[in-house]
Amino acid sequence: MKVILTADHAGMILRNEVIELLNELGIEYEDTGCDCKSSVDYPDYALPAAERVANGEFDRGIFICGTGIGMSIAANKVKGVRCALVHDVYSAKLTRLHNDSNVLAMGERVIGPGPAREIARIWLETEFDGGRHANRIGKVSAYEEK
Ligand SMILES: O=C(CO)[C@H](O)[C@H](O)[C@H](O)COP(=O)(O)O
Repeated sequence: MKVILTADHAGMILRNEVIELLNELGIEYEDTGCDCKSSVDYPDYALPAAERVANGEFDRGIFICGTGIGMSIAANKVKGVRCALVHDVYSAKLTRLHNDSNVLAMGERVIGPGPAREIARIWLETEFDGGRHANRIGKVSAYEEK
C-alpha cells in the first residue's frame, strides 16, 4: 500500500505521529505537508494530494488540519475521492468496511496523538466489505459522472 500524507500548519503534530505509525507499520508513504513555519491554506495541500489518490498514484491519503473539516471538504471535491473525517475508532473501522474511504481526514485541534494514531492504524488495516456497500458507492460514483 502507498499512502500520501499531507497537512497544513495546524496539523503538524498529528502529521508527525502518523509518520511514526507508517514507519512502524512499514507502509510506504510520501509526505506533502507544509513546512509549518507559517500559516498556509489547506486547499493548496488537500487538492493536489487528493488528485494523486484519484489518479491511482497512491492507494490512500491521510490529510490533517486543525479540525480536519477543511481538508475533507476540499478532498471530496476531487472525483474518485471518498474522504472520511474521523475522530473515533468505530467510525475509522466502519468507513473502511462500508464506504471504502480512500482518504482519512483528522483534526489536530480536535483529538490527541494517541487516539489519532489508533484511528489511522485501524483505518489502514481494515478492508472494504463490498457487497451491498459497493452498490451504494456505485451510486455516488455514477452521480460524479453526470
Ligand atoms: O479548515 C480548517 C477548518 O475547517 C482547518 O482546521 C484549518 O487548519 C484552520 O482553519 C486553520 O486555522 P488558523 O486560524 O488559520 O490557524
